[in-house]
Order: sequence, then C-alpha cells, then structure tokens
Amino acid sequence: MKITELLGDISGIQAVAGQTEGVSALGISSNSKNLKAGDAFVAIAGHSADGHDYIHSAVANGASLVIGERSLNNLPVPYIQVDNSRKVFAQLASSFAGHPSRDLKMIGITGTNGKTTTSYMVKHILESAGYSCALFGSVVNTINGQEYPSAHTTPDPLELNSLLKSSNDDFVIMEVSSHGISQHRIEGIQFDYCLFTNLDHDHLDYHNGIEDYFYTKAKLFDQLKKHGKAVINTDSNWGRRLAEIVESKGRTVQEFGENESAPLRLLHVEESMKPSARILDEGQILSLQMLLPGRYNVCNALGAYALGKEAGLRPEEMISSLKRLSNIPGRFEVVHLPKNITAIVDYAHTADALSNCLRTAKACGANSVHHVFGFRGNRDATKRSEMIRTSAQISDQYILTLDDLNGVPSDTMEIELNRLQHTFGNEKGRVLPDRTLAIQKAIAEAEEGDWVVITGKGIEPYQDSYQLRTDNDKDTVSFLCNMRNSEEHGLYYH
Ligand SMILES: CC(=O)N[C@H]1[C@@H](OP(=O)(O)OP(=O)(O)OC[C@H]2O[C@@H](n3ccc(=O)[nH]c3=O)[C@H](O)[C@@H]2O)O[C@H](CO)[C@@H](O)[C@@H]1O[C@H](C)C(=O)N[C@@H](C)C(=O)N[C@H](CCC(=O)O)C(=O)O
Ligand SMILES: Nc1ncnc2c1ncn2[C@@H]1O[C@H](COP(=O)(O)OP(=O)(O)OP(=O)(O)O)[C@@H](O)[C@H]1O
Repeated sequence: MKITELLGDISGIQAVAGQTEGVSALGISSNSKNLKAGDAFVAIAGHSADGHDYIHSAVANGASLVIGERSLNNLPVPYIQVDNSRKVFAQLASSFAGHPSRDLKMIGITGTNGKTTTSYMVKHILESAGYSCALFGSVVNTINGQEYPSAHTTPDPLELNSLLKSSNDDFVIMEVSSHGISQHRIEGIQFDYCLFTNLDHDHLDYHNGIEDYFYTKAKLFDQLKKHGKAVINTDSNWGRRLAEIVESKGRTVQEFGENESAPLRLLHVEESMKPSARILDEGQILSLQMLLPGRYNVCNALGAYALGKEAGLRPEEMISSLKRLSNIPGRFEVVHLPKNITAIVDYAHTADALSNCLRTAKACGANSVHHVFGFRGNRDATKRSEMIRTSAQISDQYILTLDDLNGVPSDTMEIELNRLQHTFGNEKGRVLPDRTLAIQKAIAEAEEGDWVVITGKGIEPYQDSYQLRTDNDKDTVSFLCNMRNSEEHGLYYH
C-alpha cells in the first residue's frame, strides 16, 4: 500500500515527518520482532511494554515507515504521529485485508456472562437452518469448518482480519470482550447483528469502574451496519440503559428477557436437567424444551432465538433445533460418577455466574452441593469476596483451591485463599490448594445423590499450576471421566 493511500485510511493524524515520496508498506506489524522487511511498524504503548521503545529495532529489521503517538523526528524512515496507534493499527489491518467484514454477515455477542454459550446456540440454530458459520471466541476459532486454537476471546486486529478474509462462511459469529473493544481490536469491523447478555462485576482491574466497563461494552453497538439490528436482554438496568442508548441513535432494538416489558419474553421455566419453558413471542405462546440445564441457559437460548428471528429464521425451526443442543464445552458439563454422584464442570467466574450455577445444581435435584473453586491469578481481585460469599450461602460445602495462577506464585495465592476464607467465608468452607486433591476430596466426601460442582477453567488442557498429573488427565472433564473409569480411583468413593 502506498503511503498516500495509507494516510487516507487512518484517523487522528497529528504530523507526518520525513521523506514520504515513493514510500509504501507491504504489510503492518505492531511487534518489532515479527516485523517483515517492508512492513509499516505501529508503535503501541501497551500494558507491559511500550512499542515506542522498539522503533529503532523495527527500523533495523526493515520497517518502511513508522506510526506512533509520540512526537519524533530524525528517523531514517517516514514517521506518522497519530492520536491513537491501537485504533490506527486496527484500521490498517482492516484496509490491508480489504475490509472483509463489509461483505460478511457479522454477528457480535457481548456481555459479562453467556457470550460463549449464546454464540454456540446461535451457531447451532443457523447451522440447523443450513447456513455455515465461523465462530471466534474463548474456546476455539472455527472458520470454513476448520478449528484453530483461540488465544483471546476477541482476536487481535491482524489475526481477526486475516481470519475474516479467508472466511467463506454464511455468517461470522464473534464473542466481543470489553478488552477487545477498549483495545480497538474490532475497530473498522461492521456488524449486522449485535447482542447483549448481561453485565456483572468483572474486569474492574482493567476498567475504570463498572460505568466505564458498561460504556465500553455499549460501544460495540456503534459498529452496527446501517440496517444492523440490536438484540438486548433488558432484565437488568444495564440492559435497559443500553437499549435506550442504542434506540436514541436511531437503531432498532429487539428486547428479550423475563421482564414484563420485553416483547420476547420468558414466561415460565420448569427447571430440571432438561428444562422446559414457555415463551411469549408477538402474542403467541411457544414451548421450548432444552437439554442444557439452567434458567440462565434458557435465557441465553431466548437471546439466540431473538437474533435468529432478526436473521430471518423460522421460530418452529429454531425451537426444534434448540431442543437438540446437548453440550457446550466447559459450560455446565455433566460427568456421572459412581454412587449416583453427579459432577459438574462450569466456567462460572463471577458471583452472578456462580449463583446461577450452584442454584441450578440444587434445582436439578442435588441432595447436597460440594463446590470446588478458586480464582485466576492476575485478574480482578475485587470480585473474589462476593464469589466466596455466594458459595458460602448456596453450597453445602466448599473447598477453595488453586485455579489458573496466570503467573502468580502458588504460595502467594495460597495466602490469599486463606485470607479470603478467613474474612469472607464460613464454616462450610476450607482451603486445599492442591487442585487434584481438592476435587478428589470433594468426590470422596459426597454421598449418594450429591453433586460436586467444579467451577473455573475446566476444559483448557493447560493451566498454569493446574495440578492434574497424568497425560490422560488433560483437563477437568477428562480427569473426571478417567477417574470414573479407573479402578485405581475406587478409593475416592470410600
Ligand atoms: C492486558 C491486555 O489485554 N493486553 C493485551 C494487549 O497487550 P499490549 O498491547 O498491552 O502489549 P504489551 O505486551 O504491553 O506490548 C506493547 C507493544 O510493544 C510491542 N513490543 C514488545 C516487545 C518487543 O520486543 N517489541 C515490540 O514491538 C508489542 O508487540 C506491543 O505492540 O494487546 C495484545 C494484542 O492484542 C494482547 O495479546 C494482550 O493480551 C494479554 C496477553 C491478555 O491476557 N489479555 C486478556 C486480559 C484479554 O484480552 N482477555 C479478553 C477476554 C476477557 C474475558 O471476557 O474474560 C480477550 O478478549 O481475550
Ligand atoms: N446469561 C447468563 N447469566 C448469568 N450467568 C451465565 C449466563 N450464561 C452463562 N452464565 C454463567 O457464566 C459462565 C460462563 O459462561 P460463558 O462462557 O457462556 O460466558 P462468557 O461471557 O463467554 O465468559 P468468558 O468471556 O469469560 O468466557 C457459565 O459457565 C455460567 O455459569
């Protein structure tokens, strides 16, 4: 791309220094180490490093021009000073890929909880109707029917645009995280449909308070295409505020939820391992059967249904396909153990999600609920007290153990677990840092008809300091399955 074209594609230009005549960029990179000769280097002031410190190294590696936020002169290549280099990086990632999102049917799903679940549901109903779908999210990225590992819930702009460029799918479904929005990873992406699930206390180590978190999420809806549709769960004040904001910008909003003013409403849910529900849609009452437990999952399904309707799917078709969806990886996954003990692996990592998950176990008939959980290291520590209070209130016994340490030393986390239990826990709980032992203990202590609920990371094959010890025990679900099948684990059932 010639520098003149490039300058036309980016926003917030402050100054251009150096000789630009005849200069062009073959590609872009924000990493001095990965940069190929002839690429433009975009210097980003990040959270752990500052790309501006690597400008000379990028130039030495063959950068044809540099873009950054600082005022700089005397570089041997042209330097473009901009207001926001993350934004410009994403704008250029989209330009270099030929703005692929413009020609794709794009679906963006945001909210604190339920993004993965809802995106799997949307994919399922679209595929059941004969459409092919790409899916980018926390578990895996799927494109043209192939799966690729996912490093982030929302990929960085280069990866995102290159995935979009190669997609031949009828729809692209994206989980959109607040980190992704605030770091402009989705800048330049245009959406046909955007869906909001809910907002709960999370990521306040990153955002400047919950209002800031909310407004960051709300920005996604500014990226709707001209005739794009918003689908919003209005059960919370956050959802109602979002619907008002989006409507005030002249957009059509399809509201859904359990509240009386939602035109697409959940009327009644019969909770069980196979919940059934009645929904009200334009004066018609429909019945919905599901294989995924949890009232919140019925609500997620209603969101998927609302979005599917906006995309032109037939209600009866969606009801019938939702009836067949039986598993979402790591989300309320059930493993039946001997002695009629039920184990659940669930990715709840906020107080609201924990409450939903533990209450669902009770509503589905658990005699007693034995809860095993911990906290990801280096992530919002302010939500931990509420998570402990929630478990102390709902579960019958709980064990605090290590979850993915994410770089935090295990003894530091152990001290934190003891402090949290001492300050916020009750007599139902204790600390057992060794995760394998904690799971085994909870199962050994469970009686016939009890449930062992293990929350946090559960399907990820690797966790920093996750002490599942054999090759077969790759993740919590396979660990439980192996435990069930192995003679040697008989001792855990008394
Ligand atoms: C805190 C955070 O979100 N950081 C993200 C951010 O990193 P950063 O830009 O701040 O990078 P940095 O390491 O400080 O480096 C700054 C710049 O210097 C450059 N550099 C650095 C070294 C060098 O030798 N040369 C060089 O050029 C780097 O390439 C970079 O451009 O931008 C990177 C590129 O997009 C991300 O990979 C990275 O994600 C980190 C690893 C991360 O863990 N992020 C999590 C919190 C996250 O994004 N999570 C959400 C989901 C949250 C949820 O809902 O649960 C997600 O979407 O996945
Ligand atoms: N609609 C909902 N309301 C409240 N809690 C929910 C809802 N949907 C799912 N949950 C809970 O949140 C957990 C995480 O769900 P899911 O993975 O779908 O959310 P997510 O938004 O993708 O989270 P993350 O981005 O952190 O992966 C579930 O395992 C469940 O316990």
